[in-house]
Amino acid sequence: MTIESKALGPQTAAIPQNDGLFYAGGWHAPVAGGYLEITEPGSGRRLGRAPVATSADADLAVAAAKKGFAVWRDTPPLERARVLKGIAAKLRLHADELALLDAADCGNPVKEMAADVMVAAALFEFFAGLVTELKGASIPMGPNAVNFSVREPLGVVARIVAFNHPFMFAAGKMAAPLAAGNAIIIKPPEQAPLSALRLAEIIGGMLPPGVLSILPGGREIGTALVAHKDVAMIGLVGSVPTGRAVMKLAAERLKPVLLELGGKNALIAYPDVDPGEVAAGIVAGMNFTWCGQSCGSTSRAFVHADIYDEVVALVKQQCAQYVPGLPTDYATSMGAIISREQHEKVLGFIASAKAEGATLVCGGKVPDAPELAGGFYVEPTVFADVKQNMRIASEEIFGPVLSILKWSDEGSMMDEVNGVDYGLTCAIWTNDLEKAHRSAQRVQAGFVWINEVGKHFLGAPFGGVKQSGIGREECLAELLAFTSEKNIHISLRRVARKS
Ligand SMILES: NC(=O)c1ccc[n+]([C@@H]2O[C@H](COP(=O)([O-])OP(=O)(O)OC[C@H]3O[C@@H](n4cnc5c(N)ncnc54)[C@H](O)[C@@H]3O)[C@@H](O)[C@H]2O)c1
Ligand SMILES: O=S(=O)(O)c1ccc(CO)cc1
Repeated sequence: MTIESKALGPQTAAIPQNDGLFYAGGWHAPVAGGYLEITEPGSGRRLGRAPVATSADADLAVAAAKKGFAVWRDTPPLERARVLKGIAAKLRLHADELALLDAADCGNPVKEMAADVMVAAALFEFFAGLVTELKGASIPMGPNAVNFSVREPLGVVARIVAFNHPFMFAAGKMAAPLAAGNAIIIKPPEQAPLSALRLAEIIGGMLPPGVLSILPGGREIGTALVAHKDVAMIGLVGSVPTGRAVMKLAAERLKPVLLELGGKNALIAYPDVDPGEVAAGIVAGMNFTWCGQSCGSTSRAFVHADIYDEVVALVKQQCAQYVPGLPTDYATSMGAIISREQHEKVLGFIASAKAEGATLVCGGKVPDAPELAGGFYVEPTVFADVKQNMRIASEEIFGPVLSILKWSDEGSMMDEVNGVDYGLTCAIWTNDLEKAHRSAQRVQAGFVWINEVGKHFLGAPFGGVKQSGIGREECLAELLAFTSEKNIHISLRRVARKS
């Protein structure tokens, strides 16, 4: 089956030829899980099918991965780096088809998904460039001994990823573990697994057999990997409840976890900023193009009373640039929500905000364009006069719904900003360096922008505090997290046989 893109360019993408599981360097039918029908969020129609891995498949894949690991761990780091750079180049070559497949499968606009492929390629290049940093230290011992530490890969590791950037996560999250010398098992999101299968078709042959496994499926294969005695570490991109479940199960084997979880992030606007600039920042920070489905979305905007009315009016104007459209169309500025279930959840939040007395500024409806019928679309939605005790102000919606809250006392505002369980990102807008610095120190978040929003910077540690996660990614710490340090002490005294 072929997916065609409407407008701009002749791109087509193919549903992966192989609908099996990828491990041991080849394709295998699932032992017991069968196949899952995949729905296209943009149309609500069937897109294809994907295999469902279960614990029996995990056993087979992990056994093969252990063999692959024995080869990969002994491959010189710069040779591993050469392979990873080759993978990056291959991804760039296939960017258009991968983007189109992802757009059809997850509902995000194809233009954005092309950028995601480039981010994944950049992650491969970034971690390839860091392999010589997998080094230890030597500890002074005097003339009769040498003491040093080395960093070793952990073994077979698994990364379980979320649906909002299916390809970027499936591909990009394997770069650090592979650079460190581990064998990697990727568990793609059950809602959008096709680009991960296509990825295995494209790069599977570039790594020694067993080093890469792709095991689609749902919670069952996720828990099987977490529980598996020969899986040394778990990285998860997902929700807080899943993070808790993963950490609990991993604790039974004292297995390290790297958790990138949800957010209910704040944007703080001080009264000294230009209302137009801050309104543009508020709208950009919502990631409406992905229907707000981003852990980093600043979905709570705290706007000072002095500029509040003007900013709300400008936010409404700015939202007009996001019009829900077919995800596979290169002209589309805003895509579809991942699933019928998530669509209903988002509409439920909109209903609760109205019932609790928030003021609807724009959106709030399912668009009525005939070509979108059947898909899971919601207009960019903004509520003003939101109060801290409303559901939309404290729960992660993971949808295109922005809350605007008014503040006048900085201390009370900061209490509200920090009054949620999450702590992923925060954006602060002011021209006053002292205020910016003070708020950046006080805010409980792992990643703070000042007069900026939404952007990630390779090398800058990304991750959360509180319930938003454990560990840092997109930086050297991510690479080192997939290693353990071994100390070696060499006594220089002679132990030769006295003959
Ligand atoms: N911090 C980040 O970098 C980041 C990035 C993207 C998304 N997210 C978060 O992800 C969530 C949305 O994604 P989602 O709905 O796919 O999340 P989810 O937690 O439902 O699923 C994430 C992944 O975990 C798997 N899974 C589910 N239950 C599991 C279990 N008990 N054991 C092992 N694996 C299990 C799923 O199959 C999926 O592959 C949001 O909360 C969002 O904020 C975080
Ligand atoms: O999950 S998101 O916050 O949307 C996200 C966006 C970009 C990147 C990498 O640049 C990672 C996560």
